[in-house]
Order: sequence, then C-alpha cells, then structure tokens
Amino acid sequence: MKLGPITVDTPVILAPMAGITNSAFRRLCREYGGGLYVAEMVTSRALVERTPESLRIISHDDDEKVRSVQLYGVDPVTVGQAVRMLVEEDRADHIDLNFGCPVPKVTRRGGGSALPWKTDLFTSIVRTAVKEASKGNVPLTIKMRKGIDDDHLTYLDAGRIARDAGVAAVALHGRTAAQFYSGQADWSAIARLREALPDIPVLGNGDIWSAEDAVRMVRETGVDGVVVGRGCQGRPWLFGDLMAAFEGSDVRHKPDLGKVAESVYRHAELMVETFGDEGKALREIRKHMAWYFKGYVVGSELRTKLAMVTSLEVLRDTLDQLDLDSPYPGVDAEGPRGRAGSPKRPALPKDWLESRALNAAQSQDISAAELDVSGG
Ligand SMILES: Cc1cc2nc3c(=O)[nH]c(=O)nc-3n(C[C@H](O)[C@H](O)[C@H](O)COP(=O)(O)O)c2cc1C
Repeated sequence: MKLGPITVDTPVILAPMAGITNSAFRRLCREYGGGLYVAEMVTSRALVERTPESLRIISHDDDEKVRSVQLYGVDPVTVGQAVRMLVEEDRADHIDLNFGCPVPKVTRRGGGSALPWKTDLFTSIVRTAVKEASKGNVPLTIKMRKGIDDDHLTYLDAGRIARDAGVAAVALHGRTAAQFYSGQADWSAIARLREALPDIPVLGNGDIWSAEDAVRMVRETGVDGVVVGRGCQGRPWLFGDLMAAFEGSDVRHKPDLGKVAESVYRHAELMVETFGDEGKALREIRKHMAWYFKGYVVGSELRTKLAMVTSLEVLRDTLDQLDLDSPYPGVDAEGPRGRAGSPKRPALPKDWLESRALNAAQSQDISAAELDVSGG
C-alpha cells in the first residue's frame, strides 16, 4: 500500500488510540507485522506550545521506519503551525488529522466528528495542513466517521474535499458520532466512499477483530488498507496474523497463557521505559491486562492481585502464579462479543471519555473559544 512516498508492506494500520498506542505498544505490534503504526492523538495547540506530554506522544523509537503522528485541531492556523513544526523539525514521516472524535462535549461545539459538517472550516484545515506537509513531502491523511448522525452524514463530501485538497488517503470509521461504538460498523459506507474516490487510497475502519475480518473488509469494500483499533488491544500478535493473511497464509497465533503472560511482562517493561516511571507504567498496564487475559482461565483472586500490581517485581511474581499451560481459549473469546460485551449491551466509548488525551484536550490544550467554532 502506498501513502504518498511511503510504502507500507502490509495494508494494515494500527488505529491511533489515546492512552494505548504509545511507543511501547507500537513496538510490540511492530515486532509481529509490517504495517503502519500511528501514535496517540495529540492536539495541535499542545504541540505548538510544546507541552512535555505532547512531545512524549510524538516521540518515536529509532527503528520506527515511518514515524506516524495524529493531530487534532479545529483552528486552521494552529493546525498549520503544528504541521509546520513536525515537518520543519523532521519529527514525522506521516501525519493524520483526526475528524472522528464522537465525544458530545466536543461535537456539540462543532469539533471532532462534527467538524466536516462545517465544510468551509473543514476545507480550510485540510488545505492548510496539506500545504504545510507537502513542503517536506510528508503524506497527510484524514480519519473520519460517517457523520454526526444518520441525518447529518458528511463522509462523501468530506472525502471529496480532502481528495481535492491533496490528501494521501482517507480513512473512514463506519459509524456516526451518535453511534459511538454501538451496533456494527457500516462497511457499505466504506465501499461507497471507495467508489466515490477512485483516484486515492481509501482505508476502512471498524470492527476488525481477526485477520479474516480484515481480508473480508478488503474484499467486500475494495479498500486499499484497513485500520485496526480495539481488535489488537491485548493482542499485538494480531499484526502477525494480519501480515500472514495478506500474504495468503492461514497461520495464526494461538498463544497459551504462558505466552500471554510473557507479552504482558514485556509490555510493562516497555511502558516503564516509555514513561520513565515504574508506578505510572504499572497503573497504565492494568487496563491492558484485562484485554490480554480475556477468555483465559485466571482465578478472581489472581485477577484482583494483577489489578493492583505496583512494580515489575510484583508483576513477575503474580504472573508466575498463573496456570501458564492454560490453552488459548479460541476465537469465540476474542470476537466483538467476547471482547466488547454482549450485543445487547454495546460497548460505550468509555475509554474515549476517560482517555488522558481527550481530558487534556478539554481541560488544557483546547480552549473553549477554539472549540466553539459556531461563530466562524
Ligand atoms: C481507547 C480508544 C482510544 C481512541 N483514540 C483515538 C484517537 O486518539 N484518535 C482517533 O482518530 N481515533 C481514536 N479512537 C478510535 C479508533 O481509532 C477507531 O477508529 C475505533 O476504535 C474503531 O475501530 P475498531 O472497531 O477497530 O476499534 C480510539 C478508540 C479507542 C477504543
């Protein structure tokens, strides 16, 4: 798959996920596959102000071939400044703009996934960003949802505007903002966008839980690549499966509990390196452990202990108490029902609402005035 000057071996992109896709997690995923791995979203304002957290978010390991950054912003000037900074200081090889945030607090004020509804503002942001990125030959892509709700769909117009502005690709999450994460992602909308934009790469996103889902999405929609989010939480080896599937192999990872425990420990070690703070890293790894151990036999007492670990040493001791030979529980434990709750009780975007980046966006990085774009 080509994104401007960049060639991605496997047509798979790790979806930007606030609080998840930091350099530690990207490294784990990268070791399995040959895709593109997007960092956590950073707000343009925070980056322009060079807050320490924003600089951590955009930092990449030396061996990351494509340093991929996602920006959020509602002001063309600030977005332009952020892109210019990334390009002039050679801090990114790929820049994605986020137009998918469904949080009501943001969309009510015209930001996030509501922004493409304001076509002038949307056009201005995308054009400015593309212009700045092109000065360094850095491909710029956008990621969006279908629209605000079924009565306010924006994706086809937004896709055409972005294409005309010169983006390297457009990614579509097949849900509206009103849907959050409920129901099924609408892959037929992704197919419609693919048809509407025959001249640039279109990337499909939503509900890819296995390599088979990814191949099916490409077949059913004709997209050039897939963007995978929740499906790889606690399963970095999914990238190995995806690479195998796109190479025509049916070899899949079926890790026993021992392998999962090794991955958890390594993830925790990498998080300690990333944050330079063992306590913080261990607090962060807890949510990942819930995903890693989904479907495996882990007694409630051990789960409680794991949820309270405060050091690598205690983590090691606790992991060693698991029944490490416990087998892979099978795909049923991994699919959307196993991982995201029953279909009757669809997973809400709790992570989104609670995510550090969004909180930061609301509290410090994005001023109320910047979010309130209704006046112009
Ligand atoms: C915890 C979490 C954090 C997310 N953070 C971002 C983000 O920062 N930027 C973004 O464009 N999308 C974000 N998303 C949305 C995902 O990138 C993706 O579009 C969505 O999860 C649908 O894909 P999936 O069905 O493969 O999970 C986030 C999703 C989750 C679950």
